[in-house]
Amino acid sequence: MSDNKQKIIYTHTDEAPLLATASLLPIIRKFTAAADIEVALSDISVAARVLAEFPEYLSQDQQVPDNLAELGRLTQESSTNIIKLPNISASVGQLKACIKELQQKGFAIPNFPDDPKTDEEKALRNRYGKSLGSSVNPVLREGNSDRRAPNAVKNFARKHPHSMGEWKQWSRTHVSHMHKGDFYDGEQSITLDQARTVRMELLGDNGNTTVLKSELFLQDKEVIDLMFMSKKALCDFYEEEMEDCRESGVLFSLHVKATMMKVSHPIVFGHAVKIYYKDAFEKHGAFFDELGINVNNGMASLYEKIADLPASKREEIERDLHACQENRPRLAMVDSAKGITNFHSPSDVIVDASMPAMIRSGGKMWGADGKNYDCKAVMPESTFARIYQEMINFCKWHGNFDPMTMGTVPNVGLMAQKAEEYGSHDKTFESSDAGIARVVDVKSGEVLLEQRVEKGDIWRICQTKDLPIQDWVKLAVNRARDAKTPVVFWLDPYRPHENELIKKVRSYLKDHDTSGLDIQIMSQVRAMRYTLERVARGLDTISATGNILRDYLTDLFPILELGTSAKMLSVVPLMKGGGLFETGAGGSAPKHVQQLLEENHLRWDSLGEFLALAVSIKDLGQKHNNTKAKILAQTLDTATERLLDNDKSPSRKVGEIDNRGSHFYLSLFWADELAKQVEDADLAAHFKLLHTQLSDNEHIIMQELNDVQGKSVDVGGYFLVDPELCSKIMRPSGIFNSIIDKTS
Ligand SMILES: NC(=O)C1=CN([C@@H]2O[C@H](COP(=O)(O)OP(=O)(O)OC[C@H]3O[C@@H](n4cnc5c(N)ncnc54)[C@H](OP(=O)(O)O)[C@@H]3O)[C@@H](O)[C@H]2O)C=CC1
Ligand SMILES: O=C(O)CCC(=O)C(=O)O
Ligand SMILES: [Mg+2]
Repeated sequence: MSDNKQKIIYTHTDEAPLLATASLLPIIRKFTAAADIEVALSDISVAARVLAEFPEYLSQDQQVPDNLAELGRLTQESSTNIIKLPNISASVGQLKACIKELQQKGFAIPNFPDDPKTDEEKALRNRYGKSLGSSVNPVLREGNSDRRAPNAVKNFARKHPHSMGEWKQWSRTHVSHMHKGDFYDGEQSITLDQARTVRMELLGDNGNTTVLKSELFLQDKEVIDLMFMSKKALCDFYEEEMEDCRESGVLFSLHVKATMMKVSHPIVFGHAVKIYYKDAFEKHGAFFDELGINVNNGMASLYEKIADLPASKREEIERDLHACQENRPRLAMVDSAKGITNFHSPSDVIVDASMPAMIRSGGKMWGADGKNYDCKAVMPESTFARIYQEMINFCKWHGNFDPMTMGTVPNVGLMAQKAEEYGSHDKTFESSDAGIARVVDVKSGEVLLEQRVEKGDIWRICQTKDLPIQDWVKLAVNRARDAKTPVVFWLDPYRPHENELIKKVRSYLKDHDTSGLDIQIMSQVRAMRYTLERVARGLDTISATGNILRDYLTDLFPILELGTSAKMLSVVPLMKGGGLFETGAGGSAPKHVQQLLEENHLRWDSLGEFLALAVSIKDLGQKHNNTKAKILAQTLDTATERLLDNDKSPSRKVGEIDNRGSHFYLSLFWADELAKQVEDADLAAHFKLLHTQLSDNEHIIMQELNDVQGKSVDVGGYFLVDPELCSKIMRPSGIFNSIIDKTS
């Protein structure tokens, strides 16, 4: 932002957070206007991103700007202040559903090419690829991550503990991962001695050299890793684990992160499906190829493609698929009532949230009969899977954690500038031939890294730039001092990449005053054990981790401690001085949308938005020395605490307070706190009036908000909602609206 206006950019995203925004944003604007802060809305929903990609297919009035690119640019400016709500990281199925909805609404965008063959189709597939998977967060995350449960939230959870399942010592639930042939097994890592331009190529055994990336610019002191996953080892692993699972009778469940690992994990997922239904794929594989079926997108896409076949052919295929199930283990279900299994879609079971949910419930997942069973949690890649087994071991021995007494585990995560695996998808390839995969210096021809791969193996390079590592170490030291809490860097010296990081962490720690601080480096399994021993004794420990463990741990501990990661404070201090304030650490809760549409009750808790808003306003207050903003931020935090103490968070049940009611109480308490403060008399007078109006009408407003519940509603779309309909549904109290919308 070149002008000096005090501005917050609030993101318009998808699903439940989008619905909540329709109710919350007018309230936020009412309050921030009093401190001369403008709150601009930036639409980065999956629908808006798709439309921004295809202007030439749209009429002028249908075209939309590329807001994500603009926000990405703004992350480089020190005055930037963005509140980022969770957004859909779309699977192929979700993207196709979004395209279909937009086409039905008169946007003449092209169909998604399932099986691109011509150059034109491939170019189209690449353009749509930009909206696939996790494509928003990596653009905005130009800083490292600081996620924690604020004291008020932690105290609330201690007073009002959520339910926890019971862990039995004889539980048969366990984690299975590969022991050889996975990314961990053969990883190589180096720190660059100078800036270099490299290419990635495959030297085929057949004599052909395929250049897969002709120019990749690497910085001095950057860490790069080369690793591969053997298709054969993966398929053998699945075969063994499925057989073990069938014999032992526990549920088979696969936990991947196909959204963020958007190239490798759909392939890893697809192999599991093909091994499970091996006989059917042997018999019908060629026909499936003809139909353009790609089970990397889940069984949902297979069923969709065979739906139009003549009944006899379709039934034959269905019979063959069912016959496979007879000889395979029972699958964990996503929705047992609708018969949706773990193999339905690769983005239905997302490891960061799915493993904690399973551990919270005592190691159980749903079977097809709607009952809970022990399970085999399959996470093929061993690198990080072992932390979950360590936690399971702990729970089996000690029982599940007690939210009333357990300590907290905040995280400082290395994620800036697409660090590590989560930034690797444009450098990940499924090998077309056997040969040598290598990274070569373009200028000198020097081979920096090389690995032998076979056809079908997945190979990739990951990058971690040096400045983000320095910033991460600084953030960890600052957090240790501010929170007076020990920090553990979860780094494994036996893993080449992490060994490079250990050298840097040791060196950069010397740049800071660490006197009196407890900072240790431990391998992941030891770090988990150490942290859990402390958690169980009510002690807090900051985890400083790489990007994947950041993702895993910031769902794992919050889900156990608070019941959901939506209640986390999630700050990304941007390296160029701006602030990105994420709301919570969780997703966009599609099930909540379903409940709203069926019952007009939105159980989405905007606590993450409240917490992010307070730090965002505080940041503006400090940067612009805006006293009113500082008061707004302080009072918002107190109002949020009151909201928790007075039990005004959304209930899950129709007819009770929902998201909209909790927004009313936030404004009531916030106005009250502003009216009561004595630092700024103008603000106090202004908000005294608002508070009186709100409190005088509390009963009738809550009545109006609750009366609309219980009936189905329509917001005019899923990916592209009708803003007027949405606003009407999310702001159903005429009196509340007139108080909020009054300009004064
Ligand atoms: N930062 C981001 O942008 C992120 C985006 N995602 C995206 O979100 C989508 C869904 O992700 P998934 O991991 O399946 O599920 P979610 O994290 O959206 O939700 C899992 C469950 O957590 C509970 N929950 C989450 N947020 C809230 C909240 N604010 N208030 C109350 N309860 C909450 C809900 O439980 P219950 O249903 O029992 O109420 C929900 O069903 C995907 O498209 C995914 O890619 C995921 C993670 C982060
Ligand atoms: O970007 C995404 O798809 C998910 C992000 C996420 O899960 C996280 O940052 O915790
Ligand atoms: Mg996550």
